[in-house]
Amino acid sequence: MNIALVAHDRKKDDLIQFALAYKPILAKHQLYATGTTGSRLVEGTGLSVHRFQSGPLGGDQQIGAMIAQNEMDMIIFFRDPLTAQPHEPDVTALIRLCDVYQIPLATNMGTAEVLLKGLENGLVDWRLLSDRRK
Ligand SMILES: O=C(CO)COP(=O)(O)O
Repeated sequence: MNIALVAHDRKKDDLIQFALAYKPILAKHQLYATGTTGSRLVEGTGLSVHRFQSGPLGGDQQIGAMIAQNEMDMIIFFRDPLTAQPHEPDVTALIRLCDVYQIPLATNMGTAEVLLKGLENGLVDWRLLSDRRK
């Protein structure tokens, strides 16, 4: 599965802790991230992560493009609900595309745990059906 991991600045430490805790599951999948999140993940967990542009420079949109091409299977996006983001429209667009294409999306750690446990138990295998993926 292709999984995107994204965190706003004040949530990045949480995402690193989360990724360390779930490293055995995450390591079995292809991981993608926005730029700064990706750098932090690589140095903090040792996971292999494909890095896009930083979020404010278009990284959220690059992940959205993968969703639109049916190439992204899950998004874990630790948003900061208490800080205004200069690229809020991009964040909204990414979340919107998850809803357009029925892509599992977690915007906080509680939901992210449920998603990864579900992933491990085959609950996201429908994504691998041939008409769902290129
Ligand atoms: O802003 C972000 C998502 O909207 C995250 O971008 P960075 O990972 O580059 O900090």
